[in-house]
Amino acid sequence: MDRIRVRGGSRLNGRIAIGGAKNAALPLMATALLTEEAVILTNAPALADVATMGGLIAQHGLRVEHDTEGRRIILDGAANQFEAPYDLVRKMRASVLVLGPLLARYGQARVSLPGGCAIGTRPVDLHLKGLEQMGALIELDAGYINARVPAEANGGRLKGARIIFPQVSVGATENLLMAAALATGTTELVNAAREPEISDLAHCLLSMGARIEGIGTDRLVVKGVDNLHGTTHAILPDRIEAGTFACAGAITGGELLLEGMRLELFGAFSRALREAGVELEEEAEGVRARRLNGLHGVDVMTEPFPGFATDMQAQYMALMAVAEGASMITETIFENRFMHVPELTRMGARINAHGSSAIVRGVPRLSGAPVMATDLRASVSLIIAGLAAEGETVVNRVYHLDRGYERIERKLAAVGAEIERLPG
Ligand SMILES: CC(=O)N[C@H]1[C@@H](OP(=O)(O)OP(=O)(O)OC[C@H]2O[C@@H](n3ccc(=O)[nH]c3=O)[C@H](O)[C@@H]2O)O[C@H](CO)[C@@H](O)[C@@H]1O
Ligand SMILES: C=C(OP(=O)(O)O)C(=O)O
Repeated sequence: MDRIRVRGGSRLNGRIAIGGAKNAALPLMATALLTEEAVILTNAPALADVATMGGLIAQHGLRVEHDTEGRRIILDGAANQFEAPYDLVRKMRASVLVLGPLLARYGQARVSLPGGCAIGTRPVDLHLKGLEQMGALIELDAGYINARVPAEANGGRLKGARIIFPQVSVGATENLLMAAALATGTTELVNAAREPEISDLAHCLLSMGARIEGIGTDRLVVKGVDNLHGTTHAILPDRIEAGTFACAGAITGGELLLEGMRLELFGAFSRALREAGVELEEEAEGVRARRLNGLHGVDVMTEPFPGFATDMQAQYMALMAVAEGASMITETIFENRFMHVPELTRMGARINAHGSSAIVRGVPRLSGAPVMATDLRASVSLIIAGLAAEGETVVNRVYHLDRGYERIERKLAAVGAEIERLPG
C-alpha cells in the first residue's frame, strides 16, 4: 500500500489548478441513467471515486469512457442490469445515487445498503422515504434495497410528491431531484440541501430537458417530464480541494493562487479563514490565498451549506493546531468525524475532543510522525500538519486520499512542498 512522506518547513508559493468537484461528478455521472443519449462531462477529475462510479454505471450496461488527459467522461446508452452490488457500494457510499435514476427511468433497482463508515452510521432512510412517497415499493432484504415502481399504478412511473426533509441531506436531495425529473406531476423538495454541487446537478438536469425551479434555495420544485436527452456539462470546481490547499498554503505561511476556484463556493469557510489571518481574494484566474502574519484561533461549527463544510473540518483543525490561542471546533453533521484528533495529537497538537466539540490549543510547532487515518479528509489533514511539522511525517493508507485528491503529492510538490509518494 502506498504511503506519502512529507518533510515540513517549506513555504508553499505558486499556482495550483483546482479540479472538478468529486461530490458533483458522482451525482452528475448518475444522471446518465435517466437517458439513453450521451451525457458528456467535462472538467472531470481523475479520482478513485470517479473510477468506481464509472465502473458501477458500466456494470448497469452503459458505455463509460473516461479520458483522463482530456478530463472528459462520456456515459452513453441504456441500462440493462439494475443491481448495484455490495462490493462497489462498500467502496463508495455515493453508489446509492443510482437508486433514484434507475427507479425513475426503469422502474426497478436493487442497491446494496451502504452501511456506516469511519465518520458515522450514515443511514439512507430519507432517500427511501422520499422515493416511497413518490410511489416506489421498497423492501430491505439481505443487506439490499429492493425497489420497484408497480406497473399497475401510474403507468409504472414515479409520481410527484411534497417531500419535507426533517434534516438536510445532500445525497437524499440529489437522489430525489433526479427521480423527480422523470416523475409524473410536480415534486416539491422542502428543506433541501443547498450545496453548490446540488445546483450543479440541477443545472445539468435543466440542460437535459428537466424543469426545476428554486435552484440554490432550500425549496426545489420539479415539474416531471416524459423524457430527458443527452447533454454536455462542465463540472464545477472542487471547493473542498481548493479549501484544503488554502489551509496547506496558510499553515506554511505561503501564498497560493487556486486556479479556477470561485470565492462564493467556500460559504462560511472563507469567513473563518479570513478571521484566522488568511487573506482571500478573487481574481480573474481563481482565488488567491495568502497568509498575512500570525494565525489566530477562530471557533467554527460545521453546518449544511452555506455554513462551514464538514468536509473542511479536519483540514481546518490542522491549521488551528498551530494558531495562536484556542479554537472550539464543533461537528454537527457526522457523529464520528474526529478520527484525525489522536493522530494530530501524536504530532504534538493539543486537542481535547469531547462529544461533538474539540478544543484546540495552538502550539508553536508540531513534530513529524508516522500517522494514518481512516477517512479521506482526516488523511489530508495529516499532510497539512506534516507540511508545518519539524522533521518527517509518513501518512499511511493513501488510498483514502486517492478517493478525493488527484495526484496530491505532485500538486503540492509543484508549489514547493517536500513531499513524495512511497510505493507500497
Ligand atoms: C458524495 C458526497 O457528496 N458526499 C458528501 C455528502 O454526503 P451525504 O450525501 O452522505 O451526506 P448527507 O448530507 O446525506 O448527510 C448529512 C447527515 O444526514 C444524515 N442522514 C442522511 C441521509 C439519510 O437518509 N438519513 C440521515 O440520517 C447523515 O447520517 C448525516 O448525519 O454530504 C456530506 C455533508 O455535506 C459530505 O460530508 C459528503 O462529502
Ligand atoms: C465524506 C466524504 O465523501 P463520501 O460522502 O463519499 O464518503 C468527503 O468527500 O469528505
